[in-house]
Amino acid sequence: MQEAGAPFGAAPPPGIGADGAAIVTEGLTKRFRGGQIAVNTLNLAVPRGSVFGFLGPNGSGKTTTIRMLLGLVAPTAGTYSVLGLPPAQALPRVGALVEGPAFYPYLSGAANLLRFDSADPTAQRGTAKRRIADALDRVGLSAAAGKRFRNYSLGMRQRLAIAAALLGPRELLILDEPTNGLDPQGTREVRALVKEIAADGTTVFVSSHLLAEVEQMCTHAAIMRTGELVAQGTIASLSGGLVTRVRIETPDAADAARVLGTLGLADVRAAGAEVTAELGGHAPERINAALVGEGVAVRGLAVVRPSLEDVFVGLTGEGFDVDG
Ligand SMILES: Nc1ncnc2c1ncn2[C@@H]1O[C@H](COP(=O)(O)OP(=O)(O)OP(=O)(O)O)[C@@H](O)[C@H]1O
Repeated sequence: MQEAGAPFGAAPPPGIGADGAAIVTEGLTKRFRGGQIAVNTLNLAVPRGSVFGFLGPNGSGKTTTIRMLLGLVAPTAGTYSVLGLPPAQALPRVGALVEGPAFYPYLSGAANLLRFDSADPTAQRGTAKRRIADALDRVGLSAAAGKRFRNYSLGMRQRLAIAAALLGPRELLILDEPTNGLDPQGTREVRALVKEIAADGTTVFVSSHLLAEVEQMCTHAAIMRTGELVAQGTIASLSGGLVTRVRIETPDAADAARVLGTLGLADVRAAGAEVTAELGGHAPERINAALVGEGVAVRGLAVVRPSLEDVFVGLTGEGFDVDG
């Protein structure tokens, strides 16, 4: 049996039924008029309580999937449930940021949220002030609530957009590329906010084309490529299938390779002033001690853990043609 959370492509992971999942899709497919398949038989299982990174290069079908989940685009085929319910029933408990809401530059953050809330026919008018104060507090904008939107930094603007998605009690927050277009400071603010929201118990489903971002921010990920799911699981399990290596920088490469072989490390490779091998169960400090004990001049020793990028390249044979 496959371990829960292990990478897989075609079937939902064992142990995540509709009850334990924030989102389940089965065979979800979108073919646009003109024949283009944007999303192809997608089987996704997003565990409750996760920060789930929906990762893929531009054009891989992330936005189309999110739009289907939110009922904005009708699937061509397939089924899905949200919070264990048919999507229409679940949507009031889901906050979403797909294309950022258009805010008025001359209004304050709080006044913008009030306008936004007034446009929601399901929102209760009587509780608007409290809900807005709560949402501003949750995204750390209470002190700037009265400040005009046009004076907000990029990060504050995006945090306000996330506040707009949090105006009701939400069990699931869906964010489409929330750090796109932000400066480094804004990106840091939004990543920290996503973690805080998740720590409060809200499941966060966040799309990104940045591998490093998903690795830093998420507990789980699904990797998309040209409309197809390549892998999904916990971040650890996704990269756990690949081998951690040790890399030694030394002018004595031949001696170092011999010592690593004697210690029992597998797949020892020497190239120039660098020697690498599979780490296996060996302790790096013991490797270092053995090398030094044998008179090898160790200039550097690093444990190289596989990244999501390695997973992507391993699964598809292609580079992930974007950078952070
Ligand atoms: N309304 C549409 N009509 C036809 N094709 C579309 C439509 N919307 C998206 N597509 C196509 O479907 C594919 C997937 O697009 P989608 O926007 O879902 O990808 P994405 O991963 O979100 O990328 P990005 O980050 O660039 O938005 C792309 O090839 C896109 O050109």
